[in-house]
Amino acid sequence: MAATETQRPEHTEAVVELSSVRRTYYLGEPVDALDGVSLSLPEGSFTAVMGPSGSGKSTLMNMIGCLDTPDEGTVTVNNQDVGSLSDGKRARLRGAELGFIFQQFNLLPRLRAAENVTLPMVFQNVVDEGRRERAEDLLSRVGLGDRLDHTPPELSGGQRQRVAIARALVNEPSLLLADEPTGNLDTETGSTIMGLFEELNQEGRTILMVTHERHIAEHADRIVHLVDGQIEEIEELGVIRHETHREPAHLLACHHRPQAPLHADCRRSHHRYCGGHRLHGVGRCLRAEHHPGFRG
Ligand SMILES: Nc1ncnc2c1ncn2[C@@H]1O[C@H](COP(=O)(O)OP(=O)(O)OP(=O)(O)O)[C@@H](O)[C@H]1O
Repeated sequence: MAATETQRPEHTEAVVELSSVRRTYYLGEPVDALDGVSLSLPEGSFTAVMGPSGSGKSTLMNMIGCLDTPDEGTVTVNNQDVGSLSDGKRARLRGAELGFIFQQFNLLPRLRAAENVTLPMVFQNVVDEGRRERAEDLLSRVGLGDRLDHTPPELSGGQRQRVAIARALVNEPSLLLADEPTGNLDTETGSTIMGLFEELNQEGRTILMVTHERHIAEHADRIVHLVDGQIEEIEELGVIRHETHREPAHLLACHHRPQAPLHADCRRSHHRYCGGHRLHGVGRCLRAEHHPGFRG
């Protein structure tokens, strides 16, 4: 029996909704790659998907990424029923609302970083004027302001993934879809990239990420565990993020000094960060300097 999703705050808009989605492949014995999956991705959420090989992760990503349609059930992206759209409209929805980040980066090797970033704007027919500035802004945003004219072979793996992230952001998508974004990176570079994902999520961006690595998945708010095409469990990681979860400041005070007033930075930014420093668990701030007098 597939687990149903836990209750989310009512007035959080869902960017994506899957309702009883089934996708069956008929190659020899029929295989239900997705077997009655219902899942909602609320605006501003950061969801990781884990599961053994063959559990349906790629099929789920393809479904949410508007590259495939369900045999049964519905998928809506920004309230548009993906299954009822023509191929052209689906492609336009994909280009406008979704930003993709891949394990292999998928950059064009002969194009400079800035040109790679502007490519989705070209496909969306955005006029030339302002494209370069937008690419420069985004590349600066991901820490590559000094690598605008480098081609992918002239960049490190982590830098290539940053270019890919900038490219994914260029059309201001409603959802970032990342498929094993750290799979080709060493542990340290992978952590840096996850730090960037957290920052983007803190800014309010909705992220869905497939990963095989537990420590990478733990950067999300919750982990969807897929087994045999079904959601076995949705593991909430206890990160407070939505305005709707806002509680009186004293309840969110530093874990180590529950009675202490909260640092001003802890009271904003969806309560997820204490001034740039990530809150651990339910509103725990481990940054001692934000809580004078605290001895850890
Ligand atoms: N195009 C296809 N034709 C036939 N069967 C398919 C097709 N794509 C996927 N499947 C089957 O659907 C099931 C789910 O596959 P999927 O690729 O979604 O799993 P996954 O969790 O992404 O696996 P992995 O971690 O190995 O990439 C598998 O049994 C797979 O063999």
